[in-house]
Amino acid sequence: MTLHLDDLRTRRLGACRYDSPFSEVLSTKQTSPHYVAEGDRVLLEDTVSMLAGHGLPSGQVPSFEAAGPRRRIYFDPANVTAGIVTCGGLCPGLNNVIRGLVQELAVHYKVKGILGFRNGLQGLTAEHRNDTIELTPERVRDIHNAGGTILGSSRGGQDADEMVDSLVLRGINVMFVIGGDGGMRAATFLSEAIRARGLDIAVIGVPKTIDNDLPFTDQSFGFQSAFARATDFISAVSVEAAASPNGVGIVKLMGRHSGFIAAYAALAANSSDIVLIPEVPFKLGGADGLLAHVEQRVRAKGFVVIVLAEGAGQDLLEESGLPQQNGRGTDASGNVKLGNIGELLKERIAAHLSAVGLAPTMRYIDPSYAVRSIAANAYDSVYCLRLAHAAVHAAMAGCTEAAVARWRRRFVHVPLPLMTSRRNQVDPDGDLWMSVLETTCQPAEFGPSAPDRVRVRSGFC
Ligand SMILES: Nc1ncnc2c1ncn2[C@@H]1O[C@H](COP(=O)(O)OP(=O)(O)OP(=O)(O)O)[C@@H](O)[C@H]1O
Ligand SMILES: O=P(O)(O)OC[C@H]1O[C@](O)(CO)[C@@H](O)[C@@H]1O
Ligand SMILES: [Mg+2]
Repeated sequence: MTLHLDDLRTRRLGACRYDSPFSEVLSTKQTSPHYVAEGDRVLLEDTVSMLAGHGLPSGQVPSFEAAGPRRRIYFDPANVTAGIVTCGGLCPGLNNVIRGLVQELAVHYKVKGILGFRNGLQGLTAEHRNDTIELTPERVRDIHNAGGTILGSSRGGQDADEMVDSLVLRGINVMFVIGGDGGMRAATFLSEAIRARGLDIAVIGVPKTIDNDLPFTDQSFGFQSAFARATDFISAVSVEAAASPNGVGIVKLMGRHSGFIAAYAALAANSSDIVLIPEVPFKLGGADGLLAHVEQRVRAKGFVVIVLAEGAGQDLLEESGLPQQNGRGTDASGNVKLGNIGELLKERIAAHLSAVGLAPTMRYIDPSYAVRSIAANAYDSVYCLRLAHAAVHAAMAGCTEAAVARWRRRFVHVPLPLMTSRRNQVDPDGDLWMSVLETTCQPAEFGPSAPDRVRVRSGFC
């Protein structure tokens, strides 16, 4: 998908008629390596060849609007009531974003009314629209020290017009939606319903997902905290496997369609022999299949450590026809329910090693929720706070139908529809996966190459 400059422009509710509380401090700021001045933009692409590929003058190449405070704003803060909602799966840092939004709104913009809607977007339905939490700096003072979200979250579909009715009835004119691809999709539909009714309500998305499966952001918040915690479990299972005869350590991590947590955690722990992710199919049998490689590692070093994303190998479950392990249907939001590839691998590896006289000691950990429910680490705490500041500045300036994100280290506004235009996944031909292959010494492919792929020499070791 080739993006043009106009594809990256965000909508404005109208002219900015009010001085912002930052107008004086901003009056002398210029763009620098560490600041983007108002009116300047952030390039979408960051290599000379990719920029040249557009064949356009520099002012016409695709670029994002920079996030940050504006000298003049659209809303009179005295007339603003803000709403906040968190939706989808938990992720470290949700409370940090809520806290940052409330602080920035109340302390700097002097916004008096901030409502937290409960348990995801169902909190905006007629049944729950009055069950809100009054959010103040005092109420959110320490929430960043806990995982999860004080507002609660949920899955499931809600009617956009019913949700807009709730915003109107509660007097909300600035709405922050903290969510993943589903939440961003919902924010897009909410914005479209608001626009269709000609309402003066700004909707700003704060992209969230432990899977890091959202595009147009360097990494989603909470991802670093999550893979750091996942590393602990890889280390634990490595200790267990190394201390056992023919030890087989398997850690299954979250990652429905994107294997970033598995890839980064494996690189961080640097003790894995095999990483399996949804983006790279693998075969179990055959001379160059996974089972043969597991056997080779156990024979070579006495144990093997495998890091597995939950969405890997789903095709094998179908092939195996194991009904008890095949995913069935979808969750309340329409996300596919995964089959348990971890259980299949455990069974097949144990059977294979036993059959070749290497009676295995199996050590299997699935720490998914123990990882997702933690508080944000220091890195993500800062990231969440800065995303929240950017979200408030955007909304108060009348920006709407946009998400705030960090792109190439700069905070930017991304048109909401782009946030769900594609899924961010590990590129099997990219540098991240190359690092994984270099670290694990696993072959680039397990089993016969897919017909559309050129077979590369097996691994880097
Ligand atoms: N296709 C859709 N159209 C409109 N709204 C949607 C859609 N999909 C999801 N939503 C809304 O977004 C909410 C969250 O979606 P979902 O449960 O898929 O989690 P998510 O936001 O993708 O987060 P995560 O991926 O981190 O779990 C849902 O409860 C629903 O209100
Ligand atoms: O929260 P639930 O319904 O258990 O869904 C778990 C899924 O949510 C995520 O945490 C985020 O999408 C996925 O990694 C995981 O597969
Ligand atoms: Mg999602």
